Amino acid sequence: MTTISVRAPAKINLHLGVGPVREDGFHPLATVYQAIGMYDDVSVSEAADWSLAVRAHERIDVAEVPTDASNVALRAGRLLAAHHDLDRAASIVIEKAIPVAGGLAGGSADAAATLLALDRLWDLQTSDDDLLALAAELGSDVPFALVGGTAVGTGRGEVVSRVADRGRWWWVVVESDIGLSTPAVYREYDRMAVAADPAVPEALLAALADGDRRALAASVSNDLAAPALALRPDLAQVLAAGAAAGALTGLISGSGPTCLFLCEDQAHAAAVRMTLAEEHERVFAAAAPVAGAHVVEYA
Ligand SMILES: C[C@@](CO)(OP(=O)(O)O)[C@H](O)COP(=O)(O)OP(=O)(O)OC[C@H]1O[C@@H](n2ccc(N)nc2=O)[C@H](O)[C@@H]1O
Ligand SMILES: Nc1ncnc2c1ncn2[C@@H]1O[C@H](COP(=O)(O)OP(=O)(O)O)[C@@H](O)[C@H]1O
Repeated sequence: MTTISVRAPAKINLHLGVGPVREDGFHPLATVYQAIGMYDDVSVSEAADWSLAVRAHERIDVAEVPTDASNVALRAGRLLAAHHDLDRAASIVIEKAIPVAGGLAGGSADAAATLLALDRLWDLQTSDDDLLALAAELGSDVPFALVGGTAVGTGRGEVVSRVADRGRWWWVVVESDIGLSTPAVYREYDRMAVAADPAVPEALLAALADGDRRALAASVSNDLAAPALALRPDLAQVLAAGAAAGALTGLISGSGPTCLFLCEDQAHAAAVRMTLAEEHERVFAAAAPVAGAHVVEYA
């Protein structure tokens, strides 16, 4: 029996500009995604019926991940089969290291990984355009998980185009014990903010193209930070601790609650991580940008 394993990365938003809510309930975005070195692995193999198992890293509560038809990896598998008019099923195993409801798009990573893994398992040769369109049906962040690297996202976040990024960035990632619901954060944003048309700042794109850490630190921003902080005031202390530990800047990841700290280099990230680990349990250093979903094993 053939098993194919695909690895897909977590994402962060270096800029997250959010416009006024659309009629379909989604918000127009101008965002800059970056894929960071934290991954879920998805393995698929032939089976008569669909099945899903989740194995999680010890710091992740497996019970938070649905294993019924609502799991976005299963939705991805069924969508790909339907797209090709196939009456086929597969067994899917997710090895989770990306925290659940962390603002790091772990579910989207699983969906992207499943699309790619099943495309290879079934030798479907789905075009890139079709894979991206299927990914967009599954969730706004899923196309980026296929593309990886650093990219601008527009529309509701599903329209992605790569941008020049000459940096080797190091982030310290502080996870939270409890997740935050993305729709709840968007609702709080609607309540709090008078949104304008979002745009990606030129200064941020220039900082990425130049690989300039100080310039990047000065140009990151997140419109969902205020609503995330309103729902989780404790995150202000995490951001303050990162600043005190000497990070170049601190940022909430997407809709939160994960906090991110930009560092000078790997050694600086290790030092900032050590300091933050004195007070916080789940602190990691991650390099960026990294590749989108990619095959790691045929067995
Ligand atoms: C906020 C962001 C920033 O990248 O990521 P996370 O922090 O959740 O990882 C994304 O916009 C999350 O994208 P994703 O988690 O794929 O969202 P979807 O499944 O498409 O939508 C879930 C819900 O989020 C809200 N939503 C999502 C995207 C968008 N542009 N506007 C929205 O209002 C809607 O309430 C929607 O029903
Ligand atoms: N494969 C999956 N992994 C994680 N969560 C999933 C998955 N499939 C569905 N979900 C649901 O999606 C919600 C948000 O998932 P996740 O992608 O981890 O967070 P975020 O949107 O904050 O980046 C979870 O709380 C869970 O209920």
